[in-house]
Amino acid sequence: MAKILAVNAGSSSLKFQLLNMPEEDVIASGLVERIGFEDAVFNIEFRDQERSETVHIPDHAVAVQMLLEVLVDLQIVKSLEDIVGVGHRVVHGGEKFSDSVKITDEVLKTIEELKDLAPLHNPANATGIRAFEKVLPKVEQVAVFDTAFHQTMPKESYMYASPYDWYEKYGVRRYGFHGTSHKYVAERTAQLINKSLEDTKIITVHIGNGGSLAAVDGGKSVNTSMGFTPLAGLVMGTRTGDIDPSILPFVMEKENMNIDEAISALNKESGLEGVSGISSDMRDIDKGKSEDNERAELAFDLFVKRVVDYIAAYYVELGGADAIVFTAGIGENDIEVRKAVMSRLAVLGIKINEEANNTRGQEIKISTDDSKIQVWVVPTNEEVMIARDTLRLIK
Ligand SMILES: Nc1ncnc2c1ncn2[C@@H]1O[C@H](COP(=O)(O)OP(=O)(O)O)[C@@H](O)[C@H]1O
Ligand SMILES: CC(=O)OP(=O)(O)O
Ligand SMILES: [Mg+2]
Repeated sequence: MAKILAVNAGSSSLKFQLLNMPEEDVIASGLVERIGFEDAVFNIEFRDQERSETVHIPDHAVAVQMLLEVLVDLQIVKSLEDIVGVGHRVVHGGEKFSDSVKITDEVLKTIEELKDLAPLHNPANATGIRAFEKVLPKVEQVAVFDTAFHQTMPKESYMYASPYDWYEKYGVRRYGFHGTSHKYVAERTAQLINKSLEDTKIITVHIGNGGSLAAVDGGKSVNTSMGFTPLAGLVMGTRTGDIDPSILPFVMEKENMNIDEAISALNKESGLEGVSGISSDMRDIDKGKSEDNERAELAFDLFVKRVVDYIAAYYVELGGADAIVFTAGIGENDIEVRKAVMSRLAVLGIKINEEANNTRGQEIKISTDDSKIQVWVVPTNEEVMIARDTLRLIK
């Protein structure tokens, strides 16, 4: 039995699970959310205890520090040395990594070099890795890349129609992200609908602070909505998703901005936050909407429309779908978003089961029995996937 810690740093959150492997028994699990907010929440569950604290957590380094302290404080581990492996989600693996790898100085350097391609993520991932290296210099660490699952995409999905030598010289192509999550929920959904993964067409809708869809054919990703970086595709918490690139030089000139400022605006000041002027968090958007705030309503509608557009595109691309599955923070919890998406898909013969949809955070079918496509909510579990790969690689 080996104790493995799986660390999943998202753009606004840090999730973790300490597991006994290979049994996959969860010893402790938790979530730090709203990182960067004054009222960030640190939550940990251990045996029957739950501890939750609302504090200012400025960045991921502080979140990691709190985690390490709490593991010892609550005597979850006798000493941090009980942990034999730490697996980290790393968002961008570029063209260098198509599978998980053991972390060496060289690997860490590459992860840091890829920060330009994932500015909200790779720095946070590298911070986590370094923090553990400092406290536990002997423990083996593994990187599990968001990009790996999407390596099966055909060229027509991953190529852009830009000059071909941009691809050859610089690897300019679609990579896609959230792969560990898309893979987990696709596999789980195939089990839930009693079909073998090989014969199943599934559209996975991962909507959290960042969001992406994947078209999964026979267990393989054939298309996904994020691109060269996690900025593309859906409307997200603070990201624009797809826009016309000509907007950039136009606004840069008007606002006297440089390119870093402009890209930062697209990554950090746009999406739900930019449109609503209220917040990047869908819970706050829902609240604004219930108070008839017009910009909250607009942010919500733009968000929903983009999800619907991609589902429709992937339905056609896959030649039909056995299931559509919602996951991640919004997908697992937001009743209004799921309802709005599904009602706009009525044309595909999708019918919502309102009672089933009126739930949060559980595996459940939310379409009626006579719906033409099954629609499910499946909470993602990137952590167990990270722990499996960590065990495989440190053995
Ligand atoms: N109860 C809830 N109702 C609606 N939306 C929620 C709820 N809980 C979380 N969310 C949404 O999920 C987002 C976080 O999703 P998550 O998948 O944890 O993010 P990350 O991209 O950081 O991994 C929040 O920003 C918020 O928009
Ligand atoms: C890739 C990405 O956007 O991740 P997250 O949703 O965790 O921010
Ligand atoms: Mg996430």
